This record gives sequence, C-alpha cells and structure tokens, in this order.
Amino acid sequence: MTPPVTGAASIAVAPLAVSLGDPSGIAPEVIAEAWARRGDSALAPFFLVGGASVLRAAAASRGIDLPVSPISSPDEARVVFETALPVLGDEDCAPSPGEPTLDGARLALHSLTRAVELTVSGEASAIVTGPIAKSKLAQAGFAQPGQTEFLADACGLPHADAVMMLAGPSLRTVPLTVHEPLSAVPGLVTRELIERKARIVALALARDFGLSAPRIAITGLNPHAGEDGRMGREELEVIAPAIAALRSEGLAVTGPHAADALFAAHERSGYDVALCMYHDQALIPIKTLDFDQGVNVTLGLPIVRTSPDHGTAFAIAGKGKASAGAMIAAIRMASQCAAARAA
Ligand SMILES: NC(=O)c1ccc[n+]([C@@H]2O[C@H](COP(=O)([O-])OP(=O)(O)OC[C@H]3O[C@@H](n4cnc5c(N)ncnc54)[C@H](O)[C@@H]3O)[C@@H](O)[C@H]2O)c1
Ligand SMILES: N[C@H](C(=O)O)[C@H](O)COP(=O)(O)O
Repeated sequence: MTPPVTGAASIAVAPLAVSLGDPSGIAPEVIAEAWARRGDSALAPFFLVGGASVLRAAAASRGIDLPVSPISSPDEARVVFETALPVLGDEDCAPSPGEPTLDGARLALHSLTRAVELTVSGEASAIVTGPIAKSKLAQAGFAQPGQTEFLADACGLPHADAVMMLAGPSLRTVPLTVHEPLSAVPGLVTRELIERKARIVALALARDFGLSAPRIAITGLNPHAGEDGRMGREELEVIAPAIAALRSEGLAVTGPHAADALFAAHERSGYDVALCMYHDQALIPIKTLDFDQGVNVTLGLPIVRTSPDHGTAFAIAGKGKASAGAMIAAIRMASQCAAARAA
C-alpha cells in the first residue's frame, strides 16, 4: 500500500481539538496517555474540550503524572501543550469509569459539539473525536446514527457525503452502508450511492493523503461476488454498472471483487482503498489487522476529522488495560491531513 503522508505534524497552524468521548469509557485515559507520549510520538499540539476532572482521574488510574491546564481559547494550547494538557471550558462530571451516566452523555455531547464548532470556525485545525456509545448519547439528545452523520449535519452536508474510512498501516476500507441492519443492506446498495461515495473517496485520498490517482477496489455483496448471478444479482445489475461508469470517468476502479479473499496480503498491494458494501465487510479486516493503529477518518468534509477505530470499551475503563495506540494514530493522522490541506 502507498505509505500515508508523513512528517507534516508541525506544519499545521492551529492546534487540534479533541472531544472527550463518553467519559465513562476509555477515551479519557487514552487521551491522557497520548499527551504523556507526545514527545516520542511527535504529536502536534492538541487540547481537550471539557472534562478536566474526568481526565485527572483517568490519568491517575494509569499512574500518569498529568498536569492539566485550563485555557480560555484554542490558541493558548500551543504554548501550554509542552508542559500540561490544555483543557478548554469547565464543563465536567463526576468520574465513573465503566458505568455510563446521563451526566456523562451530556458532557460527551457538549464536548463534541464545541469541538466541531471550533474546527468549523478554523480555531482548531482538525477534530479528533473520542469514542461514544451512540445508544447512551441518544439519551442526551444525540439524534444521528453516529458522529460521522453529526459532522455531516454540522457542515450542512447530506449524510451520504460524509464518508467513513478506516485506515491503518495494512489497508484502508470504506463501508458503503454504515450503521444499518444487515437486512436493509441489499436495498441500500445502489448505483448512485456507489458512484457518489467512490468519487468522494478519490477526491479525498488525493487532497488529504497525497494519492493523486487512488486505486479503488470495490467488493461484491454476495459470496464469490455473485458467481455470475447464481448467488445474487446485485453485482451484475448494480455494482458492475457503477464500476463501468466510474472507469469511464477515468477513476482507477476495479471489481466487483469477492470480499473473502480481497484482504489477503497478496491482494492488498493491488489497491489503495477497498470500498465495501456494508459495515462489517469493511471493518472486520481493519480491526483484525490493525486494531491498535486503526483510524476512523471522515472523508468529504470541509474539515478534517479522525477518531480511533475502537469504541468505549466500558469493561476495561479505568483498569489500565486500554492501549492508546489508535488514539495516537488518530491524532497523528488528523495533523497530517490538516497539513496536507494547508500546503
Ligand atoms: N469512534 C467511535 O465513536 C466508536 C467506534 C466503535 C464503537 N463505538 C461504540 O463503542 C461501544 C462499544 O462497542 P464495541 O464493544 O463493539 O467495541 P469496542 O471497541 O469498545 O470494544 C471491542 C473490544 O476491544 C477491546 N478494546 C477496545 N478498545 C481497546 C483499546 N484501546 N485497548 C485495548 N482493548 C480495547 C474491548 O475491551 C473489547 O474487548 C458501542 O456503543 C459502539 O457504538 C464507538
Ligand atoms: N463504525 C465505527 C466503528 O465501528 O469503528 C464507529 O461506530 C464510529 O462511528 P462514528 O465515527 O460515526 O461515530
């Protein structure tokens, strides 16, 4: 796979905004750990929105000596970041690792909303979102299926134009349909959606990842990509015509590929991103190969947004077991993409 853009962290002008995620999950502790490893990991300055006491408790649970410094505007983060983790705003809640609460969900929603606003306004160069539990946040008024769609709404875009991509050292994948029940997927796989998302992927990989002509492998929906119509007709009637249309526009698109073999090492060298038909088809390979370095990045937005690939992991919160690898990768990728746009 073509390597990601590297070494650009210091070019980004404004600091990164990090949203807290669910304060009862592992986000606060992996954010604290990311700050503690900022030097080794060459992380660009970031600040957290809200949750100072949650952050302190999470750091203490891992034995991290974490100075927290309140800031009143994002531009203060650059100076503060070397010696303390900057926290913007005094919204907070009582720490309760592993036990999500309504107060915690409200804080998570506030942190996300404010961090998005600051990124849209340009006061932050990108947003890195801590993981949330969507069902918990819904109790606090979160109306979207996920943060990806929340960002689409905040940017005034249709949900389909905010495209989820999972990226790691081994591969990149995009789910065409995302948080949908499996039974609904066949009806949602349309020519229009495949063409629309493939175009967004191609533009975004050029703009944010330096891949001027990205190779996009598109999967089938059915076993063996339908086996010439014997195991389903979506490949013949929907996916292949979409691929033909995209190729006629000059995009480097192949498929429909049988999804079961597409993620083997010898196949992965043949494409830059796999556009998959449904959530698990796209996310199982990346979470199997790259769980600890996997980044969820939203393509097609006017702002840069990343998130670690993992979720809230309530069962291990506060126990010192959570790896910060994916959070560090998400922070690094956010600054690299922001720098690529600024160049
Ligand atoms: N970016 C996001 O906001 C995001 C991403 C995925 C899932 N979620 C949400 O998280 C909640 C829990 O989802 P889930 O259980 O399917 O996934 P999960 O990622 O929270 O947990 C899956 C498994 O991986 C482990 N794990 C997760 N992160 C880890 C880390 N950093 N280090 C070590 N082990 C880790 C967990 O202990 C668990 O065994 C759901 O409500 C889901 O919606 C949010
Ligand atoms: N689909 C993602 C995953 O499983 O990793 C996760 O739910 C995040 O979705 P949002 O970024 O839309 O919240």
